Amino acid sequence: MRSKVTGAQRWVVKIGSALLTADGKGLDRAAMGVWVEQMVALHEAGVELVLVSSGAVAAGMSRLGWTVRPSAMHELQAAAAIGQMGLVQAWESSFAEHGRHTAQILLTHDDLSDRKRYLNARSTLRALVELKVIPVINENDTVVTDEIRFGDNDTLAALVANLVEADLLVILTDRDGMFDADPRNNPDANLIYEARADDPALDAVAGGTGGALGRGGMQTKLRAARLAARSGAHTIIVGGRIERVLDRLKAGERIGTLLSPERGLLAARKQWLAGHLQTRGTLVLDAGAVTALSKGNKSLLPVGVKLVQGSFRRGEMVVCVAPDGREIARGLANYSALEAQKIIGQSSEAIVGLLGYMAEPELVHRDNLILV
Ligand SMILES: Nc1ncnc2c1ncn2[C@@H]1O[C@H](COP(=O)(O)OP(=O)(O)O)[C@@H](O)[C@H]1O
Ligand SMILES: N[C@@H](CCC(=O)OP(=O)(O)O)C(=O)O
Repeated sequence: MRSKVTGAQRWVVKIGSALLTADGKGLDRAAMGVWVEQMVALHEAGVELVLVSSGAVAAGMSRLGWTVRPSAMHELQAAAAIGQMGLVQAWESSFAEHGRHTAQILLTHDDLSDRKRYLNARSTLRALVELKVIPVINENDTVVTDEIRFGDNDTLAALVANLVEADLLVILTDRDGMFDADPRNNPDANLIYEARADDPALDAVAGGTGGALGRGGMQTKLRAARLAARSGAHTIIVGGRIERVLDRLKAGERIGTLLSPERGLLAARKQWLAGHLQTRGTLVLDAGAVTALSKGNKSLLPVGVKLVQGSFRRGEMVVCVAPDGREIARGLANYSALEAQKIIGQSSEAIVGLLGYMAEPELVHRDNLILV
């Protein structure tokens, strides 16, 4: 039983080109339908889902009748632009059969290293997840060259897992998981069931690049698992053609390769928070709140805040200072600056009356607080 998998609340599911296109013969709509059914079941069970789908180049190639992946960048980009239409159309119609809406998001790695774009992408994705819509993400291949050349959506999926603070990254691929040698050339290779993502021994086994359609191979999947581990996510690399693969993962069955982060979700998440977000405002605490945070490891309640400065939205990072201006902690605000202004000094029970709704009783939850 894999409790880290069965208990995961937020999943990023990444599906590679080789799988989606039935090895180059256009989009495999039947297979897509089967994954969609399972994703809908996960959704119904309360799992929050983000889908990262490759396959634009491969789908475009098949629409154009090309059998060999082009090497010219502009041809690859054109194929991706053509194929992306069919790709999102296929996901949309398949999810719609189950009454689920989808949303297209095209991202580049650069978008996620630019602070402002990172925050925008994050809040859009959060809003979509809250609306119970399934975001379907791919690279924005028109404006990048390196990513499309290396065909590496594994890294993108890991960055997305960081972005949405996923508990689990599921990489569906054309093999049953990561083997101790490339199964293409080693028929006796054994499946690795569990490992730590940072285990250096994995570098040797993940050698080799991918197939004719996808390009990344196991190396990029291992790198993705290490990247996802930075924000505390577990990664599963598993065969997308395994019958009812997602259902079985959810049920805790030991299929695929589980790569675990070196630290727990909370510790990793806090480090991630500390390093990656700009602060947008300041909360001036009263003496009682300072003690509750720094000595009691408590959440910050609105009642302990005297003043709100700056302009921040829900989910953005704020600095918490003592009455004398000394920084005590940083954390993600559950309310915007405007909302916070209305609820400070009040008990959490008063929030509904003051705002008309309550997101959370805390202004900053302790899981999202880093003490300085
Ligand atoms: N140790 C390994 N275990 C499993 N597969 C491996 C390994 N090393 C290399 N590979 C190759 O990686 C391929 C999957 O990568 P890729 O073609 O990029 O797939 P995707 O399109 O799903 O991202 C497999 O078909 C396999 O041949
Ligand atoms: N973004 C492009 C390339 C992505 C790609 O090849 O990734 P993958 O198959 O996951 O290794 C596409 O959708 O075709």
